[in-house]
Amino acid sequence: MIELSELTKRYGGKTAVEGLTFAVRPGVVTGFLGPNGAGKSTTMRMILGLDRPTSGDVRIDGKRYDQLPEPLTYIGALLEARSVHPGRTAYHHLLCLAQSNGVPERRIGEVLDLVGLSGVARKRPKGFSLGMGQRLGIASALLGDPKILMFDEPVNGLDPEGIHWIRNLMKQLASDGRTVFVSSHLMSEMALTADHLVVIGQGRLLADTSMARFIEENSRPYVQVRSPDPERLRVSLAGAGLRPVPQPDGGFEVEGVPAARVGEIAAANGLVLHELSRRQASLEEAFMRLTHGSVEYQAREG
Ligand SMILES: Nc1ncnc2c1ncn2[C@@H]1O[C@H](COP(=O)(O)OP(=O)(O)OP(=O)(O)O)[C@@H](O)[C@H]1O
Repeated sequence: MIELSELTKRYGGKTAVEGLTFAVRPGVVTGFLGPNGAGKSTTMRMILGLDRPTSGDVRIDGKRYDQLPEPLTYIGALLEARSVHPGRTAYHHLLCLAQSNGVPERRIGEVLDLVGLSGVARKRPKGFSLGMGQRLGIASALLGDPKILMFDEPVNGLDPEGIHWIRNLMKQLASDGRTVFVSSHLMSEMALTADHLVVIGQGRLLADTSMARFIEENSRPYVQVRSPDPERLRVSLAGAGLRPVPQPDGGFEVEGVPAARVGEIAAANGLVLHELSRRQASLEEAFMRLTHGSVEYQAREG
C-alpha cells in the first residue's frame, strides 16, 4: 500500500502539489489522472524519494522510501525519463540493479523472459525501439519482485500490441494481489485498465473513487433513440414533456428518462424504432467535466 498524507511540494513560488492525502491499495489497478502540469510526476517522484516534500509525507507499506532496506524489493517503478547507462547491455543494466538491491542474478533471466527481451539481453539499449525500452524499464521495475508497482505513462508511444501487453501485465500484477499505480493521458486505455481512480488538478485531489462511480458521478446517462420517422418521434417525445436533442445520424439523445419510457412513448404513437439504447458518457467526457476548472494549459478552440 502507498499512503500519502497532506503531501505538499513547492518549487519557489510555484505549488506543484498541495495537501494530497490518499491511499493506493493492493489488488486493483489504480489510475492516476490529471491535466498537464497537475502534479502527477511530482507526486510519483516524491513517492520514490526522488524529490523531497515541502511538507507532509509518503509511506510505502508503512515506511518512508529512505527507510526501505532494499527499495526495489518493495516498490518497482517505470518513470517517464529513461535512465540506462549507454555502455551497458540490457543484461548488465539489470545486473547492476540486482546487485545493489540484494536480488539474486537468476531473477534477471526471469524478468527478461517475462517482458520478451531474452533475445536481446546482450545488446545495448541505445539501439532499442521505444517499445523495447519500455519493456526494459518494466523488467527493471519487476526485478525485485516488489509488492508495489508504479508506472508513469507506460504506454506512451507504444504500438497497439505493446499497449495490449502492458494493460494485461498490469491487470495480472493487480490480480496477484500487488498494488499497481499508473498514470496516463490516454483515457480510453485507462478506462480499460484501471478499477480505481485518483484524479488531481493543480496539485489538489479532485476524486478518489472507483472507475464506475467516477463516470457515474461526473456524467449524465442518456438514451439514444432512432426511428425511420424522426419528425413524428420528435413530436411524440416533446409531447410527453421530454427534450430530444437531434443527432447528425437522424437520431435523438434524451436525458433524464429511462430507455423503457422512451420505448413506451414510441409504441403508444405507433412508431417503429431502429435503435433504443441507454448510454453512459465515456471516462474522457467525465474527466473533462471534472477537470475543466483546473486545466492550467488550455489551447484556444479553433
Ligand atoms: N523542478 C521543477 N521546478 C519548478 N517547477 C516544477 C518542477 N517540476 C515540476 N514543476 C511544476 O510543477 C507543476 C506540476 O508538474 P508535474 O510535472 O508534476 O505535472 P504532471 O501532472 O506530471 O504534468 P504532465 O501531465 O504534463 O506530465 C507544473 O506546473 C510544473 O511546471
